[in-house]
Amino acid sequence: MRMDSKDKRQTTKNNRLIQAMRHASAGVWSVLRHERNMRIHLVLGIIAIFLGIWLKIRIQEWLWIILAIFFVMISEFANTVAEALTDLIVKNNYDPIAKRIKDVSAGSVLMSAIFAVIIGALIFIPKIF
Ligand SMILES: Nc1ncnc2c1ncn2[C@@H]1O[C@H](COP(=O)(O)OP(=O)(O)OP(=O)(O)O)[C@@H](O)[C@H]1O
Repeated sequence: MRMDSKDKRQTTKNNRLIQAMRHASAGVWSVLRHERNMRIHLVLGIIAIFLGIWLKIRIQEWLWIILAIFFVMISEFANTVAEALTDLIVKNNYDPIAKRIKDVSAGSVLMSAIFAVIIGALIFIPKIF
């Protein structure tokens, strides 16, 4: 069944690229609005960009910083998906598998944040001191 792009209860494929982009942007906005950790990652990412501009880092260094910023954010998106799917399945019931899914997913965000801290330290610390 075809649905109008303005239909809020659409469950069919996006017919046009602009429609797909609109839904994807709504997804990004929803994570930014509802996930406190994502806002923290965003603020830290913006600080890293300002530091990079201030310390005049080289293009190779920018590539690592940008990779680290996107890596952390994409991990947070994946974590949000895992949490939402888990909640959709188990609702509010305690389930040891749900716990494992959420803990492992949060662990992937932690690993990506550690990666970002290492990259930031390797690039910024020698330039600051
Ligand atoms: N349905 C459940 N069954 C068992 N354990 C759960 C369940 N829901 C959450 N938990 C446990 O509670 C912890 C916190 O759950 P929550 O859904 O708030 O994740 P969070 O990582 O704190 O979320 P956010 O990323 O939004 O801060 C999970 O890491 C998990 O250990």
